Amino acid sequence: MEEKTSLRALRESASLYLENVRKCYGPKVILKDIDLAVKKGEFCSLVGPSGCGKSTLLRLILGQEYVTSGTFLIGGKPVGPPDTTRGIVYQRYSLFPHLTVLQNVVLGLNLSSGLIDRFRMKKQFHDEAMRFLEEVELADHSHKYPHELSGGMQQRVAISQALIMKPELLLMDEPFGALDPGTREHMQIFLLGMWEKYKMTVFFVTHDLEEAVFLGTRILVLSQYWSDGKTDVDGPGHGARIVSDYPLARRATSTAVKKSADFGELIQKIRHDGFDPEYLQHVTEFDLRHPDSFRTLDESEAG
Ligand SMILES: Nc1ncnc2c1ncn2[C@@H]1O[C@H](COP(=O)(O)OP(=O)(O)OP(=O)(O)O)[C@@H](O)[C@H]1O
Repeated sequence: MEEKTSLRALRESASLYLENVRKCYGPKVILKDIDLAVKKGEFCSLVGPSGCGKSTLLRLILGQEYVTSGTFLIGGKPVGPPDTTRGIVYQRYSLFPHLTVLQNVVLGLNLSSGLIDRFRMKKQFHDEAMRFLEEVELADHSHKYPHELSGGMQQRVAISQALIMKPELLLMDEPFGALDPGTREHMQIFLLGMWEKYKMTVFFVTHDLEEAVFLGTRILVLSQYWSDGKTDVDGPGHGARIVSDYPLARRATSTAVKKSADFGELIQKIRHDGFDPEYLQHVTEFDLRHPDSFRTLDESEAG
């Protein structure tokens, strides 16, 4: 009885609640047995091998696609089509190339209001967008077009564009994947600052395990490689599920934590949990330039 009540409370209060979710494209099972409750304000990093279904899960959360079966609630309600409660930032193409930085940031406010309000609130919307641009140190670039900005600057605009709508959930699909390592670390610290200030729930997809552990208060490993011996009714390798779920108590304030032993150990564990065991036989060390954040031995080394 008590269990039922707490489950109901969890369903209603969770920012995201998925129970026994399955997603198929025709006969192809992409996601299966997904059970997940994410509390408001959590920062979830989602990692997993290429093609396991991370972006598919993000599209489900965004409401661009629907689950094939199972329960999927956002803020206690069945997930609906995309709306302003969910913002998204992609690796590229989050910005409209023909709009200036300012127009890109103000766009959501304009689109979500009627014609009269848009006219009446013009100055207020402009000031609000400029306030965000000041916060991300881009006020001086408000008149520029996206192609005139560096990759890191473009992503700061994209984050402002999403945050100005005050989303409860910020979804991020490899947002820093195209940036050089220095800019990437800078953006990681920047994002943590924004998350602490705006207190939204973040769902962050990355191939970079180090980035996932550095940013997340929780690490979810999605994988089609199961190690618990459970029988897969769809046959081996059909459909990914969450194979590990690590809550992280500590909060990093500096990237120096990436060099600590605990940090390295957790990354090893995640790698072991979620990635192809055959591939892993040949893995010796990380190389963050590799899309899956680890390096395989070449033939001469493997011999
Ligand atoms: N619309 C679709 N129709 C059929 N199959 C699809 C569709 N969209 C995605 N898939 C398949 O679903 C699987 C998961 O794709 P998804 O892009 O979600 O994986 P991912 O983990 O985000 O990959 P990556 O890490 O490479 O970005 C892939 O096998 C992909 O080919």
